[in-house]
Amino acid sequence: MSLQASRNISRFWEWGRKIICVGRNYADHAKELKNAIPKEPVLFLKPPTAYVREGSPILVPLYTTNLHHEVELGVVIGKGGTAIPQSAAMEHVAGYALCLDMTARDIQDECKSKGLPWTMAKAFNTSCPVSEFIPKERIPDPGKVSLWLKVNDQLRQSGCTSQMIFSVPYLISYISDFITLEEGDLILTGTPKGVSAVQEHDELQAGIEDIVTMSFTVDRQDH
Ligand SMILES: O=C(O)/C=C/C(=O)CC(=O)C(=O)O
Ligand SMILES: [Mg+2]
Repeated sequence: MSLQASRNISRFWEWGRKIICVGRNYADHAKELKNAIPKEPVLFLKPPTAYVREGSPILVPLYTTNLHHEVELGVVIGKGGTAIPQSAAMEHVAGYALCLDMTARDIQDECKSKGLPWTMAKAFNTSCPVSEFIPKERIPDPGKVSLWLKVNDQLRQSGCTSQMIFSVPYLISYISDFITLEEGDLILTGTPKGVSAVQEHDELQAGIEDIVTMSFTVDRQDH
C-alpha cells in the first residue's frame, strides 16, 4: 500500500500539514487581554511539530515563566481549496478536534511590544495538544458547541462557539483567499476568556460537551 493510501484523516496530526490559528475571535478574551475587537481575523501559524497527543506531556519551554492554556475548537480540513466561498465552506470540513493553543504569554507580550512575530510564543514543540478526531456528523453546527477547560479540577475556561466573532464558514473562506487549504490542515478558531498560567505537574482536562474530553500533564523541558 502506498503512503498516500495508508493515510487516514482521523490521524491528521501525523500528516505534517499546516496549523492555522485565529486569535482574538472571542470578544471576552480580547477584552481580558486588553485588545481591541478585531475587524478582520487575526492569523498566525504553528508547525506540525507543535502537535502533542494524550499520553505525552505538554512541555514548558525553558524561556518562559508564564505559559497559558487556551482551549479552542479545531476544524480539520477534508478537501483542499483556494478562494472557497462561504456558501461552500462546510463541504471542505472533514471533522473537528478539541485543541489547546499553548501560549508563552510573557514572550508574546515582549514580541508585541517590539512589533515582532509571535512565533516563539505560539509555535514551540507541544504547543498544540489535540484530542481524537471528531467526525463532522458529531458536531452538526460548529457555531453552537460548548468548550471547557479545568486545571487541577478547577474550572478555568467555559465558553460557547456562538460567541465567536468570525464563524467557521467565514474563517475557511477568509483564510483560503490567501493560504490554499489542504486536506489534513487544522484551523484553531480562537479561545474564550479565562486563559491563565499553568505550572509543572499541573493536570489539564478539557472537553466539548459530551462529545470528547482529553487530559494532559505539564512538564518542564529539561534541555
Ligand atoms: O493579542 C494578544 O495579546 C493575545 C492574543 C492571542 O493569544 C490570540 C489567541 O490565540 C486567541 O485569541 O485564541
Ligand atoms: Mg489561541
